[in-house]
Amino acid sequence: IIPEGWEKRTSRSTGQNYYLNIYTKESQWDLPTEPAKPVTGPERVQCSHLLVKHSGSRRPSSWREENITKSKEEAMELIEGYREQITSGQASFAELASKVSDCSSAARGGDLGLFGRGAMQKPFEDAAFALKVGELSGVVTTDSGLHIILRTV
Ligand SMILES: N=C(N)NCCC[C@H](NC(=O)[C@@H]1CCC/C1=C\[C@H](COP(=O)(O)O)NC(=O)[C@@H](N)Cc1ccccc1)C(N)=O
Repeated sequence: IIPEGWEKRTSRSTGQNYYLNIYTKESQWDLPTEPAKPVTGPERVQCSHLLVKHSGSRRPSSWREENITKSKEEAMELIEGYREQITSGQASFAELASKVSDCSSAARGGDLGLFGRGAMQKPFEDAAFALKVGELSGVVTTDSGLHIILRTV
């Protein structure tokens, strides 16, 4: 029998059976001998973020722009371009966030400091706590606008 917390899968390429840890998503060929434990993830994380607000943001104003009128679609185009600049190495996260982020944390390169669950809006929290240290999120939507999140600690 398969211990608790593991699922039997079949490899698409080889047709061989393997076992998936439903908590860590790690997989292994051999039948597991121990049950898999639910992982709760880190208590607190430290992240930097780059926020692009739009006309539908809960507060369409920032240090950069008194009255933000761009559409959500335009904001999406912009933030995808910023993410590309970072992943291609053209700009550093902190440098770009300090220039273009619509959050007051821009003054600190986007750094939000350490936070636990319950501090940030849920979509932001879920994305942040799913990141590994050093990992950059995709575009995350909250009532504030569109974010890309870098987990630093
Ligand atoms: N460290 C905390 N606990 N500070 C309170 C966070 C409140 C939280 N904020 C959010 O979830 C989003 C994601 C990150 C930033 C943010 C929103 C806004 C910008 O959006 P807007 O509110 O105009 O819609 N920036 C902030 O809040 C800033 N004080 C974040 C910050 C800035 C400098 C230093 C530390 C933290 C919420 N529950 O609304």
